[in-house]
Amino acid sequence: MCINSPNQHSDFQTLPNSIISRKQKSSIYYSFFVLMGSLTVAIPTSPTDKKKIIHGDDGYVLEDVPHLLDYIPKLSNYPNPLQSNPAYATTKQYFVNEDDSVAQKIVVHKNSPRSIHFRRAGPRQKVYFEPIDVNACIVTCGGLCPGINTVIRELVCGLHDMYGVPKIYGIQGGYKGFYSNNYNFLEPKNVNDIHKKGGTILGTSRGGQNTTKIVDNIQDRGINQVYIIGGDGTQKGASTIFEEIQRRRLKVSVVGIPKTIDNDIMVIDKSFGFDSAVEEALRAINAAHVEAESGENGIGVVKLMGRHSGFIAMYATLASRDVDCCLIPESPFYLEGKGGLFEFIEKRLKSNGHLVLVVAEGAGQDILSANLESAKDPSGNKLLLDVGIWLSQKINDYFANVRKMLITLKYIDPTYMVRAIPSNASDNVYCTLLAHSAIHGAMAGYTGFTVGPVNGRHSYIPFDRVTESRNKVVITDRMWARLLSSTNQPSFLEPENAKAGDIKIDVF
Ligand SMILES: Nc1ncnc2c1ncn2[C@@H]1O[C@H](COP(=O)(O)OP(=O)(O)OP(=O)(O)O)[C@@H](O)[C@H]1O
Ligand SMILES: O=P(O)(O)OC[C@H]1O[C@](O)(CO)[C@@H](O)[C@@H]1O
Ligand SMILES: [Mg+2]
Repeated sequence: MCINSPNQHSDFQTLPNSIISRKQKSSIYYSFFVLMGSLTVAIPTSPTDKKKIIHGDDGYVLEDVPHLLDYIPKLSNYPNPLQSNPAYATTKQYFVNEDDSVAQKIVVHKNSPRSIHFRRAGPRQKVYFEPIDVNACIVTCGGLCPGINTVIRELVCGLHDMYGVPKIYGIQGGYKGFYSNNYNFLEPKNVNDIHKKGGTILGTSRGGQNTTKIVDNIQDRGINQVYIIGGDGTQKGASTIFEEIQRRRLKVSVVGIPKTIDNDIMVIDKSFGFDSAVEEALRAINAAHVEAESGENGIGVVKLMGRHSGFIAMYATLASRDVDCCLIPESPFYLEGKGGLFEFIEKRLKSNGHLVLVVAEGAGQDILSANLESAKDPSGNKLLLDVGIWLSQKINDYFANVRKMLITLKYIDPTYMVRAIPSNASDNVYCTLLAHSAIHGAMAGYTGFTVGPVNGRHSYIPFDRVTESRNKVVITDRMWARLLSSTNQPSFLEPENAKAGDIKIDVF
């Protein structure tokens, strides 16, 4: 198969002139045309068609990421300095093959069509930046997550030690730091120990994303590599920054590094810090279990993060085995009547004497905030009402007033504790790989991408792929079925006998 990627830039020089000039003229928007009979490359034609698709033989499709050459055709390249780096020089095949790509779906059927592929991350033989000319900057946005400092550390040390980049700046306080704060100079010696601390040494914020002012600042300061660590909102912001940079035809690589405690970013296997957060959540669940076991009709309620996606709650429940019921935003529930939560709690108290309930912060918001106008945070995210307090109150009221039954309920809210800790060992290694993959991509001239593992292989993923929707727990998948079988909780999917007004079923 001939996979003639636009990233094998020398191949473009062998194409007929007419094709080269078409590519160069339409450098910002993409159009389809066929190369060498076996390969179709999609390059930009309109602002709404941003995809860069490469078709190969046998249904092969690569959803590629932009490259600086797409809009700056005459760029010099240089041998990758890793070739003479003592640590890497002896490694056989340290550089990835230009054609390497990663399939999005690895479970296939005999006759199913092939899935799309993403460009494999890793160092290339050629780079499009002289290390001495690189002016890199790092910014962190959105909520905290275990491992942000590790990513910052590895970006600084990786740029410095692998590529010899001398100028790396930290933007203070999120996106608005580009135009409202000074840049901090970062070097390996001042980030050496930061991976042992939670939070972000750069500070973070929500809101304040003014693309024009950010790009003006990037341009004025001569920044040419921008590393942006943040969640779904941040990646959308990174995408608009990239578009503006591309419109101005600046030689600046924009790289997104996905950070989300909620694990709500699409395509990637799992977000960094997630495992650390689940481990910390288990400590709260253990405490709730101890309290519940010791009280009369003891109930432990634990609220965990998860605005739209209940992954932390689901994995903590599965890991603990002490949880009797897990409520997540993706699975609507109701309180009263047959098949409702109260009935289940009473049965479990009668059979076991105690019960542990885990609730993700976004669960039940439809019941809580019905008819209420929701406030928003500075980024435009809906502010949630406290489902943990509400649920605890409802349970207490029901057993005291309706069932006249004594219960002992303890409510534990460890939400910020699970995200403020340093990352664990495996997350640290994951953060290191993410940072290195990001650096290799930027040095190789790629831009406008998010980096992350797809089926275990680090890949370069176009921004729109990770921002077009949210990763959510699929309650018709086997993982949720495993959870239901471990807790034996109701599925809350048969609401016909429940009290009217307490039910809202979403269609998935
Ligand atoms: N659609 C958007 N376009 C441009 N910028 C955005 C967009 N959505 C959010 N941002 C900006 O991205 C930054 C972070 O967004 P947000 O507060 O939603 O956190 P996040 O990156 O999604 O992280 P978290 O995992 O904590 O939700 C903010 O500065 C916000 O203004
Ligand atoms: O209080 P903050 O910092 O806005 O963060 C709260 C939100 O951040 C997240 O951790 C990530 O989006 C959510 O789970 C949570 O609702
Ligand atoms: Mg978000």
